[in-house]
Amino acid sequence: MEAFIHGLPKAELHLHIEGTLEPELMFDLAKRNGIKLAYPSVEAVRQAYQFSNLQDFLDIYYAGAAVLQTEQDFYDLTWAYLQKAHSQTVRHTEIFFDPQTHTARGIPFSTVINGIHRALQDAHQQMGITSQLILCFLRHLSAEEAMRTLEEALPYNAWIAGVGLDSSEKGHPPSKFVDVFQRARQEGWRIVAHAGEEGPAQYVWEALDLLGVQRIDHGVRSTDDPRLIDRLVREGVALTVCPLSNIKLRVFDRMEHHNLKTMLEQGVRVTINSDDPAYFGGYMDENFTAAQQALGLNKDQLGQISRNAFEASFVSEARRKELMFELERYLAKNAD
Ligand SMILES: Nc1ncnc2[nH]cnc12
Ligand SMILES: [Zn+2]
Repeated sequence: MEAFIHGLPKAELHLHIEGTLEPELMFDLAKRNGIKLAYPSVEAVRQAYQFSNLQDFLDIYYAGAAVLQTEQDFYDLTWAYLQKAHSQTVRHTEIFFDPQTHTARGIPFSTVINGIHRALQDAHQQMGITSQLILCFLRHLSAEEAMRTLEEALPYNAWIAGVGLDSSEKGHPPSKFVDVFQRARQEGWRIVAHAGEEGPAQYVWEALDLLGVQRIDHGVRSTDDPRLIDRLVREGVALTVCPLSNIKLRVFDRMEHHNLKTMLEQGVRVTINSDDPAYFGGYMDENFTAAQQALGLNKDQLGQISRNAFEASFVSEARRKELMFELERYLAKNAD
């Protein structure tokens, strides 16, 4: 099954580029930029990655991002992720970036996006992997700050497919950002939001009704509300589920108790993604494998998860056709 998962053509729809910062690269960049880290070694950094909830993780994640200073740093970070994704048969990836994490430290928006964009272009040329960029607003900051970030992003409209909402969920409902997302829709951007990760099913309703999202990031708390599940199924709303993240951040106590398979069997468009792979113990293959082994997913279900991701992605129709063709051929060839 691991070989089947490895070769399965995949799309990743929930990946924070800052969450791909491996401790080794963190040390390299710290050295390059003359920054002193709070940890003596790579092993000590890895040891520190024990979290009891989302906020625990976010505190360490924002601190780690401080080593990212120059356009080349953002390039190197993105390039390393794309190589890893390519090595795991990820054909298309939609990458979140958190500009406010960097602009708040005095790093210009242009430095961040130029580095990321150049790596995406090079990876397309050299590896054939396609990608989209999604700008996320930090929900623990104000709606005014989000609006200022949106305005800073306007000159880069052509490089940005959509906007999302991430960071500390509890106490920061989607309703806080109605105006920002209305503006983003007017600008023609696609809309996604983290909802129902730690926060209640109510936040998923708000993301749908008030922000107009096209996908929900995480959304695992939706099963608390059967009416919400009915709606997700009826409207074909995709959930970008991140199994290893949910275990590391204790959303579920163990993988065997994850609701991914239940939702899949209810007809929800579930996808599997890695969220912050450098912090949560693995990239796409590791997430698929952990979920498959704990929940007993069969090849049809794994194939359906990949199909869901291609269908829910923001690729051009021509590229989607290509991806679907490759996927269906792989599934036909590798059936039992
Ligand atoms: N899993 C997650 N939830 C909310 N914000 C995040 N930022 C990075 N990873 C996140
Ligand atoms: Zn996330």
